[in-house]
Amino acid sequence: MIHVLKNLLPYRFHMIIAWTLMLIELGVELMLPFILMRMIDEGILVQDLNNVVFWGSIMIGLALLSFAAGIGNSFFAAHVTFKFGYDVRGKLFDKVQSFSFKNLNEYPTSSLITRFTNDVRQIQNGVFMALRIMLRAPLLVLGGVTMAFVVNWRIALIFLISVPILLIFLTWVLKKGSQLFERVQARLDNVNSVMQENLAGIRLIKAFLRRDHEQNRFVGANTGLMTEMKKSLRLIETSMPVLLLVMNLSLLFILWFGYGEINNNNATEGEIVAIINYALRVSMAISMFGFLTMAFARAKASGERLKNVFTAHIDLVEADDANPSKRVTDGKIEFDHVKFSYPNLKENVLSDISFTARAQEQVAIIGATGSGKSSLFQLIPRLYDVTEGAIYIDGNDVRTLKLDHLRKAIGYVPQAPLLFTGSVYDNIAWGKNDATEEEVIQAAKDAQIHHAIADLPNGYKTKIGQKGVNLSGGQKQRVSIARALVRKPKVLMLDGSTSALDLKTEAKLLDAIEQYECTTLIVTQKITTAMNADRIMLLDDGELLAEGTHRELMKRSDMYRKIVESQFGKEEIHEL
Ligand SMILES: Nc1ncnc2c1ncn2[C@@H]1O[C@H](COP(=O)(O)OP(=O)(O)OP(=O)(O)O)[C@@H](O)[C@H]1O
Repeated sequence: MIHVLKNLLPYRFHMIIAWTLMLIELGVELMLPFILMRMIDEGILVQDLNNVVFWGSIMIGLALLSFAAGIGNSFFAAHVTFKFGYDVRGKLFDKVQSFSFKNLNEYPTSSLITRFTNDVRQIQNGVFMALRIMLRAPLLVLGGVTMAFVVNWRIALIFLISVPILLIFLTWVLKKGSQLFERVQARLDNVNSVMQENLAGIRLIKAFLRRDHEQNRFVGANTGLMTEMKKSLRLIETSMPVLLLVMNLSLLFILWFGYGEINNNNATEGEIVAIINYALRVSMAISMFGFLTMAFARAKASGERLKNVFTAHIDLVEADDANPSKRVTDGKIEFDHVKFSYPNLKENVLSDISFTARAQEQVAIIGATGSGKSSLFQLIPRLYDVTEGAIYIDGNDVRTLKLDHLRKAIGYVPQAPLLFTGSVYDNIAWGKNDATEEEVIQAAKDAQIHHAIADLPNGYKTKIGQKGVNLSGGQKQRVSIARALVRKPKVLMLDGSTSALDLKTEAKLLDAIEQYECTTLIVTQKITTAMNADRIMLLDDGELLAEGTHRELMKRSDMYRKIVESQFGKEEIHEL
């Protein structure tokens, strides 16, 4: 929590002004019953109209001052709250941008979205309350009790019993409440995650007639949220009558004991009215506690969740001694006895992989699904680090390069192409900060997508939805390839990115890529693609079974021959 609240430091002067105004408002509020007492005892009871007018005017003046201070306090409190929320969201965004893939696995997207929106809002509420009411309420209790003692200490003794009982009770409610609200936030994550999956897959859900199933899933998550919300609200609701019971008993005592004190000339009517007034204000402040407790408990639970993100350990960082003069120049890649396991897995998904891809070579990687092809790719731009062994690019261990330099030299086209909201042009230009129009069009031509783009209603300016809904799978793949090509990479990695392309288009694409003079790694299931590469690597269950040209593998590898047979048939093999 403290970690998050540190973001209030730049606004400390605004906060001091807000609190000062709040203190003025509070001071006036505490003075009013006292002045009322003087007006009753010195004006009304002795029928002195001058005194009634005098004290009455002071009361009106103070009420106006309190009104102005209240408005000023709200203004500064709102200013600090919005600025604070803006800063926290900005810092969260920065932190999440620096997350490694391991961190991202720990925090699902839905949970991060809840933290960015709901959790930040809860803390903002807490801050607003702290500036507006949270301090005012306890100070009103303290000030009210003190003033009651000033007015008549014998009657005010009742506060010494009722107020500690209430405070102990409220501390318990706060502790219990923050545990309950932590559970509420977790359930909210759950609802968000079901919603997110549902919206992303709504077409699939309709096609598979899984609406009822999804509805049940949502009802399950929603019911979970409602149950936890009910529990936490019930706690707050049951705490209110307890607070009011104690305060009402105190009022009864004041009236009963006060009556005796007036008869014994130990108190005046004005004093009793003033103490009742203080008791009412104190009880109002304490009843506000229930509401405040809820807001504070929620803010505390949200603060913990934000702190977890802020303090998350980023395991994949640039080495302190990363050498800025080391650059990727030719794109030669060497895997040296690389082993790799995902952080949440015990077994290696890549075991003892060693190979060299020479600069400007086209290397095809084939293997069954789950054999580790994508995992191998992710190690090159350091989306994950190797568990054992090392990867060298142009002779430099990738861990010794500056991350920017390493990734700038790589064009990575992931298995599932992701396009952003915006135009086709923007999506290609996204690959390079300062891409010129000429470069974008050239990349599109090389990716064999230029003509398809030209046929779109607005050509390159055509807007595509969040995930490129108005482009076909193959078109999306080629836009993603153009995005990688516009970088003019030294290493190009195509993870099954040509799967939707027909043989002719794919051959043209690979020819065009040769002009880029980059080392190209292509994950493919198609033997025709692999055959045209300079070299083929055959992966099986995380092991590099064989490598060589098509002819070499046909002679050397039974498994390769089986794959070829499965795609061409035994007769055709001899013609290849
Ligand atoms: N983020 C992850 N966390 C844990 N395990 C993973 C993760 N991603 C992949 N795996 C596991 O690693 C193994 C290799 O997966 P990988 O995606 O590299 O295979 P692949 O050869 O690219 O498969 P495909 O051809 O189906 O894309 C699989 O057993 C998979 O379950």
